[in-house]
Amino acid sequence: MEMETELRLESSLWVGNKRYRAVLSGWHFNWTEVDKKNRDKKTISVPVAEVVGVEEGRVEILPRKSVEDTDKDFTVFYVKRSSSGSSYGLLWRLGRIQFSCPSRVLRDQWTKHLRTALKTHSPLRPNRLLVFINPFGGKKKGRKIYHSLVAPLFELAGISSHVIVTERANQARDHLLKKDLKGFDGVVCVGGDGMFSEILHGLIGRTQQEAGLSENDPTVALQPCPLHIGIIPAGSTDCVCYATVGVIDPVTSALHIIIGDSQPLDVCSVHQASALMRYSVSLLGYGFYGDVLAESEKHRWMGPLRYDYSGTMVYLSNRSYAGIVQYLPADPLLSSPRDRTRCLSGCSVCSRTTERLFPHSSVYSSHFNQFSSDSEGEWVSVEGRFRCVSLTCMSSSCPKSPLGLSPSAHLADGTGDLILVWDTHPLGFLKFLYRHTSTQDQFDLPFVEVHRVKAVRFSLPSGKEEEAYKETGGLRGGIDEEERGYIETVSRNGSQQHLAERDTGQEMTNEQKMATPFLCGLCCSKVPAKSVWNCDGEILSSTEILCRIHGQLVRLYARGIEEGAAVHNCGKENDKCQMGCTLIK
Ligand SMILES: Nc1ncnc2c1ncn2[C@@H]1O[C@H](COP(=O)(O)OP(=O)(O)OP(=O)(O)O)[C@@H](O)[C@H]1O
Repeated sequence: MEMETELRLESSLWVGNKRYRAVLSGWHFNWTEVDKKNRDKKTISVPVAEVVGVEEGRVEILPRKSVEDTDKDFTVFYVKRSSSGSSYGLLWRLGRIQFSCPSRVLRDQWTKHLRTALKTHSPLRPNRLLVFINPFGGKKKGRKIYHSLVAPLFELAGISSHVIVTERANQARDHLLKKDLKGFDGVVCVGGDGMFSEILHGLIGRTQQEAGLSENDPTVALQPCPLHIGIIPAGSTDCVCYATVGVIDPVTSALHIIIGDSQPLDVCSVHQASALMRYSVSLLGYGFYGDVLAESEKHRWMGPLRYDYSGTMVYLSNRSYAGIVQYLPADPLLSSPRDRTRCLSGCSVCSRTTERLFPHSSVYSSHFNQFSSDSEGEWVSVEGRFRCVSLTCMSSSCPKSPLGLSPSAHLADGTGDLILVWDTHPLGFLKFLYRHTSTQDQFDLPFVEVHRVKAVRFSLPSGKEEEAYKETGGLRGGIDEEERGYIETVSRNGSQQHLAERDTGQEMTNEQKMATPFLCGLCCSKVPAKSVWNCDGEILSSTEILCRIHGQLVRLYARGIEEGAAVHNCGKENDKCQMGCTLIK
């Protein structure tokens, strides 16, 4: 309390010839225009934690930095929000205001108080950052994005950065595993999801090395990483950035880094027997998503289009795979994947998890052993044929699927959502896929299950069971009336028709013949007995795996999707969507 009264400051300040009443108190700095008759006009209020910097004189940073060093002026840079132009996400921009004071003494008092206030209210602001730029990520603009948009902001905020432009894949990971990291507060990656994954593996590995823990043992509670990770999006897929910030925008991300925002993130470790294979934060998928990745790798020359192309091809190949899925359910009293909540900035489910995982004040000093102290609970086992088996530690929303694979999943609640899509008719599966692009509930289908879990094991059934399936040839779930109507509608529009006919052995139409060269690799060859795992965009080399979610293992310079930022596309302005979030323009 004393600190807050100490920091209070109020005076008249001028911007040009307009007089303002400026107040710094507690968490906010605000200024109100006062007209000639002493009446208050509009107030602008900025949380002190969102003040980017305070400079003496009249300062500009764009198009380049210039300082007019006057005695009675000071400039405040702060975070200003603006619409992203599309229906979701808010952009952060650098706001700037130049105040004049009646005296130099008052000016110095303002700059001193503001600087003290922002240190007090945002203690995690970085002083020194290690920056890795992937010069080949996305449209190969990583270097330009960093130097023209990000570096000037870091400089303004007084952050010193050590920049490494990578010359090979895994250089950033190896650097983090081996080199001296003393003095750095965080690691910034300029690139896409692949580059983020390198940083993730490097930092987690380094932290375990230093703690003397084995990453290979899935029962070990891993040590959370002390360094924050910042993501400057510059890749062709920037899903982690999108899911944790709400927009894919380098300036927005740079401002989150500068003010030291902190967003914990769950990480899933994927093991084969007793060896760590990889870490995952977004999608771990077998069946459809594995096949799409494997197929798209063959068509890299197509660029980003290859995902749409491969998705269609894999869909048309109409595959399902036998498997045994075992999972360890999370506490159903804490949350559920179908509770229609969304994990937004300041999420209460994630905050409660932070209190549970780190019961003492310092986040890193006392890591709660989640696996041995939690009662483990009972594993559940299911077996059958699946279109896909997916595990996601976050909603995995992206511009194409604004609500994501699991709309109510949390970034940092120590759990993942396991989505089981049982074998079904091709058009039922199409309906499931299609629902990801709308606000319709993709789990409300008879062949789909979703479970909130702490761990998952996947294995292949023995050969005998596979044979038995072929003899009875049954599908689980069946087709309901609504689906039947849907199937008929879709079947009529040409390209899908041959799917239904292929099984009945009918002659191919010309249209189908034309499609054949594309389908050859997928349909005409013998259907493989197993798929591959897609682990955040990488193919895993083994099929039988054990996955374990580690609550809040890393922290990002982000704050989650801000409340008010729209995360749905039902299209109605100022309307409430199904998920209870409001669209703002
Ligand atoms: N200098 C480099 N040369 C080649 N590869 C690199 C280099 N630096 C990083 N990489 C690798 O490039 C991969 C892709 O990088 P990134 O995620 O930044 O871009 P992207 O365009 O989104 O990738 P993707 O091809 O997965 O869509 C990463 O796996 C990373 O390990």
